[in-house]
Amino acid sequence: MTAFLKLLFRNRLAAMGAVVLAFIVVLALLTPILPLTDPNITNTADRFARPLTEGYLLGADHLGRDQLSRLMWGTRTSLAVGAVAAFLAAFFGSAIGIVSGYFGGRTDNILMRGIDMLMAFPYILLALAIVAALGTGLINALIAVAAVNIPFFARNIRGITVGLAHREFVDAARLSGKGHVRIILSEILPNVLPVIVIAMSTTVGWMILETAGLSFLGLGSQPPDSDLGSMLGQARAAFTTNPHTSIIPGVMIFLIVMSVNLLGDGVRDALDPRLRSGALSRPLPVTTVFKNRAIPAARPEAPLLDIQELETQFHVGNRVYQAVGKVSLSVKPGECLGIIGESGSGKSVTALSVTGLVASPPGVITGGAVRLEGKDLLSAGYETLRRTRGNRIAYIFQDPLSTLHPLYTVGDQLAEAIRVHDSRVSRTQARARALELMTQVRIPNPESRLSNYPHEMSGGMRQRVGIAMALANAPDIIIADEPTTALDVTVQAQILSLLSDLRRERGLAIVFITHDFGVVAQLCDRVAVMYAGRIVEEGPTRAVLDAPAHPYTRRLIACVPELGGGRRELAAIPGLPPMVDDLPPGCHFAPRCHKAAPECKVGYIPLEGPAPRAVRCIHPEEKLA
Ligand SMILES: Nc1ncnc2c1ncn2[C@@H]1O[C@H](COP(=O)(O)OP(=O)(O)OP(=O)(O)O)[C@@H](O)[C@H]1O
Repeated sequence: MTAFLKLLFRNRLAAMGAVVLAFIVVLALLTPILPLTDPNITNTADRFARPLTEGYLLGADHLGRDQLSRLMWGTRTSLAVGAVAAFLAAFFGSAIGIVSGYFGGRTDNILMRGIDMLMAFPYILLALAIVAALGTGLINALIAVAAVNIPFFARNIRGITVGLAHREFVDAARLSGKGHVRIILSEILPNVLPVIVIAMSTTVGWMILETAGLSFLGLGSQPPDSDLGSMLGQARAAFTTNPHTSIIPGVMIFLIVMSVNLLGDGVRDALDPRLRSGALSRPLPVTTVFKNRAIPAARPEAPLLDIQELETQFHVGNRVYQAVGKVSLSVKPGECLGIIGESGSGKSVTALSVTGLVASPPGVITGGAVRLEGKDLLSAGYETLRRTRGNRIAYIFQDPLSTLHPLYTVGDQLAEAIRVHDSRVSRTQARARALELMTQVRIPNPESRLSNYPHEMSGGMRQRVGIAMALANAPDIIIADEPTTALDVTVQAQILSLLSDLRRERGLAIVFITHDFGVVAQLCDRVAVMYAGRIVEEGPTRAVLDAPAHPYTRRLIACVPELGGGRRELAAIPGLPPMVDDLPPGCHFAPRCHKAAPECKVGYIPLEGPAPRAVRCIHPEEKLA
């Protein structure tokens, strides 16, 4: 709750809205005990008394009634009606939306066509028709306003429920024997509740305005009672001669609606974790790079890809997440470098930083250099990076279903990947090349598969399309981020051998990110082990696997079950990796390490050792000769 309030009040406009609204609500609540005159006592001698005249702080209306008192009572009524109408609309609209989206089929059809019919009328006409049918009066105006807003909630909530109704956790609840009502209450409702609250907070303002509109037309509150709308309506005739009678309720309506809307927007932003972290804000085309960062000098031998002391952070509010801390890696043509480490160790962020693909905000590259054949990509402009992405450095991601566009055929997507980097290639040529690529990645019946949509292919096939797309422009380097994690072992083996062949045939350099030591052993020449954003050990694959020097590497290897190795206890690593916004000094692994000594927990421990091996440890498991 405190975190929510902190976030809410960081938004200055929302804070302003909250203060103004709180002030108005407190005044409205205190109205019955404030020393105000009766709002309905008329005094024709004081008709249209000006504000600040004796006994009338805000003047009097056309019947000589005290404007201040009427304003306070009217505000109280308008606020109550707006809030109740919003609650009713949210309750009935959300119930219709949930039932419709959850059951689907005929239920959905009947309910939604009913909602469509409601939406087909201009809302004010519909409200007028409802009031005409029920009779004038504040309660009937409230019912009319709530009714015309039901479709807004029903449509919104139905859309979200449709997306949830077939998710695995709902299926799991069904399998566990829960009935529909329990599933709706325990699985669906908690997921849609934040959206209902957000929609309500942004619609209360409309409801107040709409009720005021009906009262203004004489259909809402009836004399002698009044709300802000009826005060405005009664003052209409005297607008030019005695404007204060209209301006005062008008300003109050403006203040209430503005403050409710500003607060509603703030609540929405603070409740949505994606908005909070910046994940929904539109990322820049290139990760922000600190201009005054430390840029290490280029190495004389200039490998194909040279990452030097790369530092990438996420700036979320006041917190700084150090996802990648001074990582240095290099790859030669035709070489395969494996990056291995626990989940969250910074492997993907390192890979995405290479071509500025880390979402910014909140990502920022704060240090280091990434050189492709000696030229620093981090200092390059957007055009250079755009030409490099997919053309010289290509990516294969873990889940091709989320990286392939669901509405285009794979053939079109492959052709697009080719033509985006070379507009001279005609459509027919691009299609022929797409066919060639599909054959190369060994997709059966490549010709007919070209016109498949991603959902029509199996996971392994989609992954091959991902590889074909990465190969489309004959890149020099492929960065493969756990491309085989979601695949079964036979498909995994096929894909690994495919990558291996491509490496041999084309001299392709591969950076292979994985959790799997088996994959590393099969494919990689060298391996770098990452922990909490740093490389803790690196060296030729065989040497590292045979004699791991860092206690973390050793324990990571010990976690891997061995086929045919007999029954043995799998040694899980105790504890959890540290939070990257609160990294311990010294060795980040020390709190989980059985060899940790006091000197491991202070200062900076360098990555060192006789090339090509290196380890970041004061007490390594193996002395590197
Ligand atoms: N938008 C973000 N805001 C804050 N922290 C983030 C964000 N994106 C990533 N991180 C943090 O950066 C760190 C590195 O994440 P990264 O995705 O590189 O891990 P990984 O090693 O690739 O993990 P996995 O194997 O699960 O893919 C993690 O601690 C993660 O929580």
